[in-house]
Formats: sequence, structure tokens, C-alpha cells
Amino acid sequence: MTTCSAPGKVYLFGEHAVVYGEPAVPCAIERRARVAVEPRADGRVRVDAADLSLDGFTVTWGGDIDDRPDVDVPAPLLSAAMEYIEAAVDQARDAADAPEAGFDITVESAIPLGAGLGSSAAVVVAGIDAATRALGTELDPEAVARRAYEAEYEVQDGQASRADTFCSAMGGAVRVEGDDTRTIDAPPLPFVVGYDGGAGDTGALVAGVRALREEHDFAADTVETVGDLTREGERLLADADPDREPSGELLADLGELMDFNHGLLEALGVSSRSLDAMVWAAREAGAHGAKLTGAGGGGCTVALDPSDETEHALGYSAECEQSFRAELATEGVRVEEP
Ligand SMILES: Nc1ncnc2c1ncn2[C@@H]1O[C@H](COP(=O)(O)OP(=O)(O)O)[C@@H](O)[C@H]1O
Ligand SMILES: C[C@@](O)(CCOP(=O)(O)O)CC(=O)O
Ligand SMILES: [Mg+2]
Repeated sequence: MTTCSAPGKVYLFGEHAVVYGEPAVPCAIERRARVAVEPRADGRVRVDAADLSLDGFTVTWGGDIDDRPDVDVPAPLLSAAMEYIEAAVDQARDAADAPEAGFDITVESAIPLGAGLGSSAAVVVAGIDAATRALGTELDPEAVARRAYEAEYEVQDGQASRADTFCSAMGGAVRVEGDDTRTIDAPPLPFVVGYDGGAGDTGALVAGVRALREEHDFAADTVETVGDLTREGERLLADADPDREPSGELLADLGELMDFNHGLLEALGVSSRSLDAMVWAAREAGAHGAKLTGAGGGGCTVALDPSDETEHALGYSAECEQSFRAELATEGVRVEEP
């Protein structure tokens, strides 16, 4: 049995705009997906993914499509849910030059699904690393990131950036601009996440921004402005001491940019009533800044607050189902004891 884990992430700045070549700064957080893999001789793939919202199920596939569901859920829903794992399996088979390899796979994740914390990237990154290792091939984290991007790109019909997968594979804070991916230094930022219990459809939200951008020059300008504020945020991080708690001034400056970023995402149509409500609850509680994170539509917000006020205020807010502090995860994908 080979087990790997990979972290989820929050976007400090730049989601959506990153799809069009603007820079983004995602930060890995200490919430992980764990994928355990055991090769099987018969070439089949059996997946046990109890966190999926289809009420916990086990699926086997590999040969005839009719073999697939051993659960009572509609086939399109099932294949939509399994697409990321399927793409990770394909990448691992390709990397290990073992096109017929079969696996028993167990996925356990502490990252809410479809909520903007990069559950898909974490599952794909951990899945590729575990499955290739199970076949005796070791990829470095950069190679895992590249393959995980290919997998997400395929599942999301070409609408994916390298940001989520690179961040999950490498850990820490990263900056991604087109094909240029690097890790950057960042101080331990006091992230507080609010989760409305819902989810957004990443593909549909990205397609919506694309359509707006093609229709209106001002929407294209909005996307570019997200890039501008991200570059300003990067300069703030570059000037900060990564080994010290961030100063109040730095948090205030970063927070101002996060607030601006949320406003532009709202203008691009990817926020929601509950995300806006959580952003305001955080600001009113004294957070330095707050924004939605990830694709939007529902799911999570991220705020900066070194005190407990934001976490408590979100906890009492009707729109928020769960609030928690998220530590920066310095480690990306890693092997775990089974
Ligand atoms: N624990 C899990 N087990 C199996 N698949 C998962 C798990 N978590 C996420 N996924 C896959 O990732 C998809 C959600 O990804 P996405 O819509 O990009 O949202 P996000 O990456 O923001 O969480 C799920 O529909 C599922 O296919
Ligand atoms: C909207 C986008 O910028 C981020 C999506 O993040 P998530 O899957 O919602 O965690 C898309 C992408 O970069 O692939
Ligand atoms: Mg995703």
C-alpha cells in the first residue's frame, strides 16, 4: 500500500484572472487529501471515496462500462464525480509506462468539495504521486504538478490554470503566470476560512468569465486589473520577512488588496449572496481583508485576522456553516505512513 497526501489551498490573489495569463498567488493550507493505492493484477480500478457527496460509495471500473456502478446513482453524476481520479490514474499509467495497470484506491479528504479550496487538485496530485510510486516510479513534485495540471485541464475541458495543482504539489505560497510557476517566500499569514456548506461549478464559472471578457472590453480590463493588484501584492510579500509574524501594516496592505480583489470577482459574476455575506461578516469583525477563494459561486471565503474575532463572527453568521483557521502548509505532496 502506498499512501500520499497533498494540501488544499486558498487564493490570496488572482483566481480566474490566472486562466487568462495574469499572475496569481495561491497558498497551500493544512487541510489534506490522502490517497492510498494498491496495485491490482487484473487491470481494474476500484475506488473507495467516502467523502464524495454521493453519500459514500465504492466504485469499480476497468473493463466494460456496464461493470461500473456498484452504487445506485445516475451514471452521469457518477462519472462526473470520478473524472479527476480517472484522469490521475491515466497520468500514473503513462508516467510508469504501465498502460494496463490496475489499482485499489482509497481517497480520504479534509478539504470540502467544490468549495474553492482545491480539493480536485489535492486529490489528483496525491493520486498521481501514490499511483506512480505504487508502480515503482518516483516523480519529483514538479513532475507531479505538471501531470496533475494535464489531468485537471482534461477534466475541465481546457479551462484550468497551473495554479491549484502547482500549489498543492509544492506547498507554501506560489506564484503562477501562464506556464511560469515558482514558489515564493511568505510570512505565516493568519488565514481564516468561512465555508457556506455549498459548492460552485468550476467549469461553468470559468466559462462565464470567459464569455463576459469576450463580450465587454471593461470585463477584459477587470481581469487585467486583478493581475495588477496581484503584482502589487507580490511586491508586499517580497519585502516582508518570511520568518517573522507579519506586521499589522503588512496585513492591512494585503487586506486592502484582498477586498479590492473580491470586488472585482463580484463584478465578474462569480460571487454569491452567501460569499458576500461571509466577506462582510469578516470585515465587520475586524479582519484586515476578505475575499472569496477559488472558482466562487458558493463555498469558501478567506480573511486575514490574527485574532479570534473573525472565526467567531463567522461561526455566528447565518450564511456560514463552518469557520476555521487555516495554517500555511509548508509541505506539498508527501508520502504518508499507511
Ligand atoms: N474526497 C474526494 N474523493 C474523490 N473525489 C474528490 C474528492 N474531493 C474532490 N474530488 C473531486 O474534485 C471535484 C471538485 O473539484 P472542483 O469542482 O474543482 O472544486 P474544488 O477544487 O474547489 O474543491 C469533485 O467533484 C470530485 O470529482
Ligand atoms: C477559477 C480558477 O482560477 C481556480 C479554481 O479553483 P478551485 O477549483 O475552485 O479550487 C480556475 C483555475 O485556475 O484553474
Ligand atoms: Mg478544483
